[in-house]
Order: sequence, then C-alpha cells, then structure tokens
Amino acid sequence: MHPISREREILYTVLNFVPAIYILHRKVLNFEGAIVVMADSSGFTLESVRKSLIRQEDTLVFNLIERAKYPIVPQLYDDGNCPILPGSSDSFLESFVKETEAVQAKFGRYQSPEEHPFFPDKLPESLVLPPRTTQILHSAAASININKAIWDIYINKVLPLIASEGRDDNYTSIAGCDLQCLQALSRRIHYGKFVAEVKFKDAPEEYTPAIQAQDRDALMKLLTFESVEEMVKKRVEKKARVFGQDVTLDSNDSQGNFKVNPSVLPRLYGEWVMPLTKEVQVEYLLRRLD
Ligand SMILES: C=C(O[C@@H]1C=C(C(=O)O)C=C[C@H]1O)C(=O)O
Repeated sequence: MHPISREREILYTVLNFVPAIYILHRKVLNFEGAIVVMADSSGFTLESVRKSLIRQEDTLVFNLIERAKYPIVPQLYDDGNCPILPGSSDSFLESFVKETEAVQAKFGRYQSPEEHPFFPDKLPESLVLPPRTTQILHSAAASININKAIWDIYINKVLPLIASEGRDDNYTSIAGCDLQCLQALSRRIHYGKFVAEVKFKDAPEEYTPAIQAQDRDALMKLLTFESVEEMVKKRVEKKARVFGQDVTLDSNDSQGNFKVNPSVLPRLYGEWVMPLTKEVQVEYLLRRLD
C-alpha cells in the first residue's frame, strides 16, 4: 500500500464531507424545494404571463399531435395488468412516470416553481444547486398541486378524443408521449399561480376584500376575462389546423386531413384547461394573504 501524503489525506477528508456540506447549505439557506422563484421579476407583467401561456399552447398542440400517432393500448393504463411489467401493482404508465420523475427530480426539475410532480411522495433530493433567482410567488403556492385531477382528465377524457383503442408494442414510446402531454398540461394549468399573482399585484384593492372573505365566487368573477378565453379557443383550433396539416409540395396541402381533429382543441381548453387554470388561480389567491 502506498502511504498517502498529508495533502491527499486532507483532500479526501474534505471530499467525504461534500455531500454533508451541500445538504447543510440547502437547509441553512432554506433552499429546500426551491419553491417560488424566477430569474428576474422586472419583466413580470400580465402581458408576459399571457405570452408564456400562448407559447405553451404550441407545446401542448405539438405534444398531442405526437401522441395521436399511437393507439390507446389498454395494457399501459390498467393497474397491475401489464404483460411486460410483471410483479408491479402500478400501471405501466404510472411506473414509467414515477421513475422518470425520480430522475428529473435529481436533476432539479422540481426546483422550478413552474413544475409539479405527479407522484410527489418519496422523490429523491436534487443533486443540482438551486438556481439563483428572485422570488415571485407567495410561499403558499408550493402547497397547490392538482395533478391528480389532470391525470384523470388526460387519461379518461383527452386521450379518447385524439386516439382510439388498438395494439402497439411500442409501450415506452407511447408512455413517453403521454408523459410529454401530461407535463405540458400540468405546466400550463399550474401557471395559473403566476397569472393570479400578477393580477393581484395589478389590483390588490380589488382582490383583497374577496380574499379576506375567502369568497371563491367573487375571486372567480374578478379573474375571468371571457373575451380572452374566446380568443384562446379560436387560436388553439387554428394551431391544430396549421401544425397538424399534411405538408406536401402540392399547392393545396392537407385536404382536410389533420393529425388531431382541430375541434378537439377548443373543447380541451374550454372544458378542462382554462377551468382548471382558473381553479389554480382561485386556490392561490385564497392563500395570497396568509
Ligand atoms: C389566464 C387568464 O385568466 C383567465 C384564464 C384564462 C386561461 O386559462 O387561458 C383566460 C382568461 C381568463 O379568464 C388570463 O386572464 O389571461
């Protein structure tokens, strides 16, 4: 055995303590969970928030188009009934999402206040240092996660609108598409926290009495803009037409063939995405003065 030098010994001792120093640093500075932060609050306006929601429409429409390539394969969604996942009481998709979230948690995904896990229990600690950002949201934002409802709606209502039952052995590719859709829906709907914060900041005198009275209906009325919602529905239908057409070198593309029926999009937004976004807004506002 080579005798190790005094310098090396010191170095090894320090390295041994690195994980402990890191954890201590996170606890002391209260970075645990890194809930409510953003790069810079100066550009945080209702306009910038709406711009983000518009860009997120593109993501969601593209992800639905990708998912529509595949059928609905029941073995992916039935608990404990997956022929290639013996011994698991979860469905293939649940297992896939849990394991993927664990990896992404380690790489800091849930340090972002825009991201919410579907299976928050027992997620591993992040290995990544939290970003150095400014706090935008009230700390109560961290307690709002409606992914259970989003999961149920996606599997039971949305999927049947864009695909039908069939056989396909590409389980992992299909589950990957499902995860993309679920994450895009979750990000869009929970973005309601930012919408609510900017609306509150713009008019605290209007929102405060309704918050103090814990009046959900009054809050819902204050934050709803029907004309904006109508525009959103028209725009997402158009996006499904434009993004989902068959592109050829002929002059008249598509001929009415779309990868996702464009009428699904206004329905998705009108029945689920916007109502849930508003639900998140109300939940956030109810806690805004805690
Ligand atoms: C997001 C907003 O708040 C509400 C929710 C909307 C949505 O989810 O797209 C649209 C209009 C509002 O009724 C907004 O005002 O932009």
